[in-house]
Amino acid sequence: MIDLRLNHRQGDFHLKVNLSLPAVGITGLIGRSGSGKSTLFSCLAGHLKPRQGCISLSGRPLFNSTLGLNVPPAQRRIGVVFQDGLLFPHMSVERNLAYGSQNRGTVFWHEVIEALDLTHLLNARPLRLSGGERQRVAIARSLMAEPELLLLDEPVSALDPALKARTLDLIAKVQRQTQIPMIYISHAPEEIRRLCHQVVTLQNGQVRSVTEGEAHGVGPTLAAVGKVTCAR
Ligand SMILES: Nc1ncnc2c1ncn2[C@@H]1O[C@H](COP(=O)(O)OP(=O)(O)OP(=O)(O)O)[C@@H](O)[C@H]1O
Repeated sequence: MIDLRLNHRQGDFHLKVNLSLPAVGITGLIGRSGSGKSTLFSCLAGHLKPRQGCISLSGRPLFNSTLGLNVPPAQRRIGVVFQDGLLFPHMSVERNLAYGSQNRGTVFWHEVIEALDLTHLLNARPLRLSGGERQRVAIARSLMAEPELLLLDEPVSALDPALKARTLDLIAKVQRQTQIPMIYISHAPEEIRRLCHQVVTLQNGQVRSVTEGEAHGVGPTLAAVGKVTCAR
């Protein structure tokens, strides 16, 4: 489970979230601009310290304000991919993937490369890749660290519709292949409902709803792994 009990204020904005989600499949995190998606994301990744609350991942405490616990981002085993997945421009795709990874040549390595359709790009330099290809490499690179959770912050928002659809299909494929749970942030609900097993909607810093996505039933069901709860 991904357990989040957060109480955080920044300026006039108040994030107040009490949420337990199964750490399986892809969870969409949607909401209008300013609803608090990036703030929640940053708290989970460890880039932002909430004023109050606790966060745990599969029972492993990451943050607890009462105990003064705040696990640094690098030790959270949470991968992060942003809109402009940054790569090392002077290294080939293969060297980008291998950077900091213990997986080179393993079954997992080949599975990720195959699922994200990167085999023919391994010798290329990032500068000659399309936006969609660069994002796929950035996702693959994060997955090579075998995180317990991968956070994706609008990774396809800069792509044209056809490339967006293809990239989303490949994200779904690599998630099924690796079984690494993902949280996918978007302000465009139509973009991700098809992709997601469950969708959390934020409104003014609070959880408005938790619903099943269209991928629900394709992978493990929510009922099989525990009930989704949210308190407002
Ligand atoms: N450092 C900060 N200090 C004060 N207020 C902030 C700070 N960072 C963000 N905010 C405010 O917190 C609120 C939530 O911002 P956040 O970036 O989490 O929203 P979001 O849902 O990710 O929006 P978007 O879809 O536009 O990225 C906004 O009202 C924003 O102006």
